[in-house]
Amino acid sequence: MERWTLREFEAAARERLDPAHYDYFAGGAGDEITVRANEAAFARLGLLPRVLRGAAKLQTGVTLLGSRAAMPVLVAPTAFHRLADPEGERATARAAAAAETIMIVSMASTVAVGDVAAAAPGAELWFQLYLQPDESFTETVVRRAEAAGCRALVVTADSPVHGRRERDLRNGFLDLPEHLCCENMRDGDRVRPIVMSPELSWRHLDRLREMTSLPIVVKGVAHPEDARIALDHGISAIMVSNHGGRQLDTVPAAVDLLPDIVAAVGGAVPVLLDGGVRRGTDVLKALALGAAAVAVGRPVIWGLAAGGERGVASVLALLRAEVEQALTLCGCACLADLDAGMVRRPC
Ligand SMILES: Cc1cc2nc3c(=O)[nH]c(=O)nc-3n(C[C@H](O)[C@H](O)[C@H](O)COP(=O)(O)O)c2cc1C
Ligand SMILES: CC(C)CC(=O)C(=O)O
Repeated sequence: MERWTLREFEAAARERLDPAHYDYFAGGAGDEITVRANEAAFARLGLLPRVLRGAAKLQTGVTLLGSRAAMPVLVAPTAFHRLADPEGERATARAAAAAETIMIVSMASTVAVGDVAAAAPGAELWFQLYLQPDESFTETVVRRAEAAGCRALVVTADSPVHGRRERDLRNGFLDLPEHLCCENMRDGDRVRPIVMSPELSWRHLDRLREMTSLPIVVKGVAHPEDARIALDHGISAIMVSNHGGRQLDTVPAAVDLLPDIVAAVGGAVPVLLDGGVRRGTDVLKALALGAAAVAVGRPVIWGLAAGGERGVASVLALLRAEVEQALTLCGCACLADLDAGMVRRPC
């Protein structure tokens, strides 16, 4: 069946997935106020198109930290892809490579990052990291990501503890089924749990900076002051994110956080955003407000569950086609033609 919108992919995924797994992917923390806000905030913003600008030749490519993407839509790091498809992250990476975009491999992937890279030659991979209180194990994981050819590390900073995911509590979904595990966490003949620790601080990030020459992106920045502090710690990019509403509930929508963070960063490093991006027009709004690119989390999972590698490829192709069409309708030839004056905030 042909699917015309991301919503149709979600409906197909929901039909195929174990209901507890669907809830894990779809759900968020607490009352899921932030989950809903992320999408609703995009819907509330309007786009003001420009006309008759002779913008014939479209250009949607971006270069981020030395990695090239054919469109400003990246694959956000999401855990447990083998719950959605037996090929899991291998399938996602192949589809990202075919779409010529960057996949941020989760530390909680169910295929080891080296195997993901091997399955998708030519894929541009970044690696998402939860800094571990045991820094020698953090280093082990960093070396795995480097050896796999990942071109940046994305440190998730919004998770000093796990969010309160009430769907998971109700469903008793607390761990992966026995045949799956977080493959990057192997340590000899055991698999370590991913530790979330409130003790982590910028000092840990400084030590990561000394550990690797890869560019470091801080993911999960919501407060402009933290964006400023990140710059003092030699960060290469900032990712505005509320973790898709899965950590602290009632954090404002990601796109509503964006302008203040862009202002705080003042162009020093690229600002990325994820949370609630479901349409090409959402991508344009984020870029017009100063994001260098966006990332999508759940839409990729819906594609994977609905149709494996082909499903993810279709989701990414759909987003690219929507970006191109919306850009043309906005009278823009390239992403740099977008500016904040083209976004109408609600009165
Ligand atoms: C099922 C699921 C698993 C996730 N796993 C991770 C993860 O392992 N690491 C991480 O930094 N963020 C994780 N995230 C958050 C995403 O990277 C991203 O911030 C969020 O999904 C963006 O919102 P969206 O789903 O509305 O696009 C996860 C999100 C979902 C939905
Ligand atoms: C394994 C989890 C920590 C992955 C995650 O970040 C999430 O489910 O949002």
